Amino acid sequence: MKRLEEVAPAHAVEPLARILGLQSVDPTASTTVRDPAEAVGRHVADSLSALPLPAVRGARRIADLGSGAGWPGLALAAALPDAHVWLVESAIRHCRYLERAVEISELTNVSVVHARIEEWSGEHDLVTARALAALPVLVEYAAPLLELDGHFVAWKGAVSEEEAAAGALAADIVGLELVERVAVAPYAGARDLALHVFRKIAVTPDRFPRRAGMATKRPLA
Ligand SMILES: C[S@@+](CC[C@H](N)C(=O)[O-])C[C@H]1O[C@@H](n2cnc3c(N)ncnc32)[C@H](O)[C@@H]1O
Repeated sequence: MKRLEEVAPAHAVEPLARILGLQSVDPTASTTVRDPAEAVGRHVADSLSALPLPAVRGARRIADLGSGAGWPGLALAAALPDAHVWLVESAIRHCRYLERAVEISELTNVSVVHARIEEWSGEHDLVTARALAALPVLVEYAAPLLELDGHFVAWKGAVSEEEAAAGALAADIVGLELVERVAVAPYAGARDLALHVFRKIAVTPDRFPRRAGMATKRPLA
């Protein structure tokens, strides 16, 4: 297993170590991976596998959707001190945990947002999501929150051809296009993980975001 120092930039090590410490003892942390040594790979390295992407490294306003225990948003905030990260989470219990994690980390570039994604607004140059929903739902969530030319990165496990095709159709409807799919292997034994990178190429139609719940109830494709 890798150490934090091997997967995170030097300035991010201390804040991330504090967060991993909290996550290992706080029962409200929304994860099954509590052992800090294992979490280095499963959460931190996985989150930071996107850092080589220029759209991520250069981002300044990042919205992390469905943050749960805070991954990838907290790791990106620690690694990118010039960026501000909004952690958007609808479950109040998870938001309270996230607030504790932000406080203990002493990161000053993170805000916890207690809201449903579809009911929140803002213009970002990067939107991220991990373990949240199928691609057609994700692109519908992300598009209204992006400025033109902004990017959406989805951390995904294996994606069926059907989901990929539906994701491309939905992306077209909301003004996004798939730029690349980057296979990643952030920890030993990682399988079928990839970053799906979309760019906003057209204005998202006014009818988005749809009413809360519609994206999952009646997906665009
Ligand atoms: C499976 S967890 C993933 C958490 C984290 N991104 C990770 O990879 O560890 C998904 C989270 O998204 C939140 N969520 C689901 N739908 C949401 C919505 N429409 N708006 C805001 N949060 C949502 C859930 O409450 C949950 O905490």
